[in-house]
Parts: sequence; C-alpha cells; structure tokens
Amino acid sequence: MTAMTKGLEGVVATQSSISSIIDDQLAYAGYKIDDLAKNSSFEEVIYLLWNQKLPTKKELDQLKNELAANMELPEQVIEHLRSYDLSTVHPMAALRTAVSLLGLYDEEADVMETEANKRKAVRIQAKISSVVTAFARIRQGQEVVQPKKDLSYSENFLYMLNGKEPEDIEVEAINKALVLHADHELNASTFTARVCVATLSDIYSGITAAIGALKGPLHGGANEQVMAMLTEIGEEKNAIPFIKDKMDKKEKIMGMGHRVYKQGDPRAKFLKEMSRELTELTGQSKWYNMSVEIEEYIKENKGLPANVDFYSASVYHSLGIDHDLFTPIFAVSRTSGWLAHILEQYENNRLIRPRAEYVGPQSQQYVPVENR
Ligand SMILES: CC(=O)SCCNC(=O)CCNC(=O)[C@H](O)C(C)(C)COP(=O)(O)OP(=O)(O)OC[C@H]1O[C@@H](n2cnc3c(N)ncnc32)[C@H](O)[C@@H]1OP(=O)(O)O
Ligand SMILES: O=C([O-])CC(=O)C(=O)O
Repeated sequence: MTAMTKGLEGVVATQSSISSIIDDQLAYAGYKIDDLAKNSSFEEVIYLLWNQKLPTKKELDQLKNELAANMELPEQVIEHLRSYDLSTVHPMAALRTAVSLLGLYDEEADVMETEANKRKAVRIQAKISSVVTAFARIRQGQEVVQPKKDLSYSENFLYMLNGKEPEDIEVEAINKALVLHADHELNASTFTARVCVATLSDIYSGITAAIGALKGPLHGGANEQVMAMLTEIGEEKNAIPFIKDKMDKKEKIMGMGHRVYKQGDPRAKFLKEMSRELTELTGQSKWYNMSVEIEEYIKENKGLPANVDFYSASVYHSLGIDHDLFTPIFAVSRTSGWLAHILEQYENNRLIRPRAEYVGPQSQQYVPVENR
C-alpha cells in the first residue's frame, strides 16, 4: 500500500479530458478559461465539456433548443417542493432531494446505455435551474414561472427566478458566472459524482451525491458564508478588525485559500471585476471595497489568495439574489461538469475503492455484554 495522504492532497486519482489545471491555469478541454469567460455562452461550454470540442452553429442551436424544451418540471416535483417546511429548508437540501425525485419521473433513469445517459444529461441540466427557481418562488408565495423556449439558459434562469425578462447586464453576469463555475477537474463534488457512478449506479444518484458534497462550506457552500461574513462586518471600517479577530481565533475566512491554487484562482479576477461594476451600479460599492480589503489583508498576512467563491458573493448579492441561493447557482453551473465527468466515468469505468490505513486498536479480546 502507498503512504496515506491526508485529504488525498496531490493524489492523481483518474485521467480525464474534460478540464485541466496546469501552472495555475484552468482550461476546459484545452480552451483557456479567460477566452471562454470573455466569449462563450454557458450552452457552448456545456457542449464543450460533454464533447470536448466547440460546437458548430447547428450543434449549438440544437443543444440550446433541447435544453429550453426540457426545462419544465413534472407537476409532482413542483407539488413536492410546495410540501416542504419552507421556513427552514435550505435550497441546497431542497435541490438535493428534488434531483433524486426527478429520477423517479424519468423512465430512462436506470437505462445504462450511452445514448440514454446523454439524453438524461440534457434533461437534468435543463431541469436543475427550474428546480432552483421554482423553489425560490414557492417559498416567497409566488407562482412558478414556466421557461420560455426562445430564451437562452441564463435568460431563462433569471426569468424563472424573477418573473420578468432580465436586463442585459444581469444576463451577462449570470452567463459569465455559469461559465466560470462549470468544471474544475477533480474537485470534491466531482470526485463524489465519479465515485458514486463508478459502482455503475445511475446518473441521478451521481448528481444527487455531488450536490450533497457541494453544499458544504469548505466547497460550494463558501459563497453563502462569504456574504454572511460581509453582512456581519457591515461597514468598511470594521473589515480588518473583524478579520484580525477571526484569525486570532484561528477561524477560517470563507472564500480564501484553495487546495490547488496557491498563487491565485484564475476565475476570481472575472468575478472581482463584475463585483466592482455591479456594486457600483447598485450604489453598494462597500461590499466590493470591503472584499478587496479582506483579500489584500489575507494575502499579505497568510499568503492565501481569494477563490472563486469570494467575489461571486457580492456579484449575486448585487443582482438581488437571496444569499442561500448562491450555492444552488453554483450547482446549476457545476451540473454541466458533473455530467461530463459521469459520462466519462461510464465510458472507461473501474470501481473507485482506495484503502485506509488502520490506526485503531488491534487484537482486542471480546467481552460479553454482561461482563463489561
Ligand atoms: C469552489 C471551492 O470549493 S473553492 C474553496 C471554497 N472554500 C472556502 O472558501 C473555505 C475556506 N477555505 C478553506 O477552508 C481551505 O482553504 C480549503 C478547504 C479551500 C483548502 O484547504 P486545504 O488545502 O485542505 O488547506 P488546509 O485547510 O489544510 O489549510 C492549510 C493552512 O492554511 C490555513 N487556511 C486555509 N484556508 C484558510 C482560510 N480560508 N482562512 C484562514 N486560514 C486558512 C489553515 O488554517 C492551515 O493553516 P495552518 O497550516 O497554520 O494550520
Ligand atoms: O477544485 C476545488 O477543490 C474547488 C474549486 O475551486 C471548484 O470546485 O471549483
């Protein structure tokens, strides 16, 4: 057996052609994230991740149409969302449950053939944003908004969330955020998805498991925590004393640090710029200013860079999105990467089953319960 590495740091656990992090640069199927963030639609990125090539116009149009055509949720799923205790259920828990439930209404859920899995990938990607937006509206006591077939994925997301067609700047921000969060090599939730389906379990189980992993605050859940921290800080003048105090108590600063990037997360600069623009536009620059102060302080004193979750918080806040929907938006985007990895895993599968180094007591003598 090889030596144990805590948290599997640095362990190469699979081969993949979907995304790469080389010299702190992220690329999807060889295309730099900088180029994709500037030029791509989310639908184009979905196609790229699933096929490892950019689509032709015809292929892109076909995927866009298929996604728009599959966004509507089964009525039973909407009814189920209505049945939750809406005052306490976290949207990530609702999403995790609803995706599992969607599998019950997909006749092909357990058909393990490649083409059926690709069809399910389209259906899951299409419906995931409808689940998030339906839940968000139901808990506000609002009607569920049905998607429009002529809108893009990002437009439909905002339309279904807010019940009105979005402004260009909102669409641009959401599209960029979806592109930037879509895939990230073997992060914890993607690894979870691959472990799950490597048992030859179904695609809905893989996505449900991945949502559970993304929910945690050390992973996707950090973006909500960043906004909670900024809200608690309240004013720019409080930022550094607050952070100093947290560091003295050895508490982690959410949105800072990364397992792989030690110099900087290449996605963060795009979110930082969006945060600057959007907070200025909404007259709420304090969120951006505070974030910059925290980023600089942590970099200087702890050598840690901001990760993708840090500035996404003030971006989504500026778009008027509820804070507990930040991680579900991450999930909507990352579903495209999870699905790509699940399809790749099925194509070249082997059970994922590492070993544990046993450190507990050995050679214990069994004592009957009445003598203990
Ligand atoms: C999309 C994403 O998932 S991006 C990550 C989102 N998560 C967060 O933002 C949560 C905050 N960040 C963290 O908890 C970590 O940086 C992680 C989980 C992202 C990476 O963790 P790891 O690679 O396991 O690093 P680990 O937690 O072992 O930290 C190493 C050292 O840096 C410190 N450190 C790491 N992150 C932070 C942080 N955010 N704030 C303060 N200190 C930190 C640790 O306390 C530790 O210090 P020590 O050696 O003095 O004990
Ligand atoms: O790769 C990671 O460990 C976390 C991350 O940044 C992501 O999933 O986008």
